[in-house]
Amino acid sequence: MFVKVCGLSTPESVQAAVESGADAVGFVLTKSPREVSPERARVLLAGVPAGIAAVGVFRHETAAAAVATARAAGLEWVQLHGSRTREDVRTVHDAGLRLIRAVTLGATPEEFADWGEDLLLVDAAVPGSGEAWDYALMRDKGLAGRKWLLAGGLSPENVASAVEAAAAWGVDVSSGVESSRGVKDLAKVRAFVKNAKG
Ligand SMILES: O=C(O)c1ccccc1N[C@@H]1O[C@H](COP(=O)(O)O)[C@@H](O)[C@H]1O
Repeated sequence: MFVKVCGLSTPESVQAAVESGADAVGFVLTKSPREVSPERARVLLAGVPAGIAAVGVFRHETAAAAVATARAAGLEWVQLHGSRTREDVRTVHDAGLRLIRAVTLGATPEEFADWGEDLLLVDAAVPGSGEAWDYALMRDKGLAGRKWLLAGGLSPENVASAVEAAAAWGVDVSSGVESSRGVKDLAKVRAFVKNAKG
């Protein structure tokens, strides 16, 4: 089970995610209560060992702008939310970066198709909102055999049942491991990774 912990903004939360066994950590580089600057992301990146994906998260930015910001932060992964095209995938890959492409449950069959992204992410309608949804609906989306992450309203309490309901390849979390909006709870981070991998 691939586990990404997103919205990290302190060295302590990065350490908790890494030591718990997370496969990826996310730094939000777009408007959000979790937003960090590229300079701050670069500082946090110092606590991420090789082999763990460090991801810059974007929503309304163009792919080219996201690539430029990710590079400024020293990140090798970009996560793009919002309405996207196959050209965006090429833009990220041509820059030598890897891509998590985010869609929602209501995406079209074309948007669910494999555009060559490194990972697909299926999230709630509003990313980072903590809003849970009916994860079992993913069973009809034809993603068996694809590398894809389930997100939206996950928590240490529901992650195991959500993974089973959706037959998810991996998971991504932010709100469900916080004590208040934008503030990570280190015990919840550890419990989430443990329960997801267990
Ligand atoms: O976390 C944010 O603030 C955020 C902002 C803009 C785009 C994506 C964002 N996070 C992504 O949203 C989900 C987490 O959702 P939840 O809070 O656990 O319900 C995850 O994919 C994050 O990478």
